[in-house]
Amino acid sequence: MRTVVVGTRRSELALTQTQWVMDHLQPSLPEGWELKQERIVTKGDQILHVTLSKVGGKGLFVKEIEQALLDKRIDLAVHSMKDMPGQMPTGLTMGAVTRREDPRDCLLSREGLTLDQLPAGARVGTSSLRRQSQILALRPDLVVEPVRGNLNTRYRKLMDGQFEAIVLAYAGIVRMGWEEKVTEILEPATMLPAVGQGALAVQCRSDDHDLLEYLQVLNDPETERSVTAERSFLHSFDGGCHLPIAGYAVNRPDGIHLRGMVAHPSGNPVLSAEESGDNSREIGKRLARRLLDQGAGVLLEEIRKGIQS
Ligand SMILES: NCc1[nH]cc(CCC(=O)O)c1CC(=O)O
Repeated sequence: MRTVVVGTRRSELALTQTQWVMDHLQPSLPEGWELKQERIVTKGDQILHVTLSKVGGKGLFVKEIEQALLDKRIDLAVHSMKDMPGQMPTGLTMGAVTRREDPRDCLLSREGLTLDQLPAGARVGTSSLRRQSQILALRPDLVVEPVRGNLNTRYRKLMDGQFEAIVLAYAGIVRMGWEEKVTEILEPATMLPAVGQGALAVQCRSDDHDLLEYLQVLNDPETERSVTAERSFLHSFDGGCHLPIAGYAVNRPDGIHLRGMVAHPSGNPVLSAEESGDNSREIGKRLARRLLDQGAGVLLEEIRKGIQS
């Protein structure tokens, strides 16, 4: 007999993701085990008036949930992979990486326009330097403005007229059932996705062997290989998560193919390269080295100074 407490943030997206994991785990749990949901309000959910990168970045959402796991207030947590910091605290582990949902980004425009069709000067809401740099590389005449808050809040701000368009992860849209709100799906060739985008990380304590065994049903080895390559690439640069860095890997019969990008927030320059092979971690590191050879290190140093000031 055991009650497994599943911690989740209370945003609609977080609740949907957590419910998906619970629904897929339930049938393979042994007799007498049950899952119980516990909602947690993180600091990142409360502080909405400042730029996220100034208060500790996306890691903020994850940290408090991790503390709850370490304190045994919860036993299991579900995170968007792209919000996961490179290092996990001692005592915690990623028990499963779920099969990746559509990794692409998409555009939601109030007037139903595509990125090409937006008029000069149109305001596009995104707080992601990765999205900003790629939008401006294509359309330097657009105005990118920050937008915070969960998906519902961002969509309301678009409809209120604060922006002509916003860019979101299509995976989140699918999980919310919002497909009909999307004006354009952006292909990786024009908008390379964030590292881990579309996958979920299922986290628990490293010594919870019984639970770890049952979590295996959720693990998708192909997604795990891709995401491992992408994360190895990202974490080869320090403080990667708030920087304009993108990475996207696909599994092909001849191995893993990883494409990476490092850009200036202005959209110029945009550096990109590809690597392929069989060892996810090695591919990630090789790709980072390639981009450093193209000048990514100097570019990122300039950007870090800009963020701090
Ligand atoms: N940065 C917030 C965030 N973290 C995960 C998703 C949803 C998509 C995913 O699982 O990658 C989103 C929203 C977005 O970027 O539009």
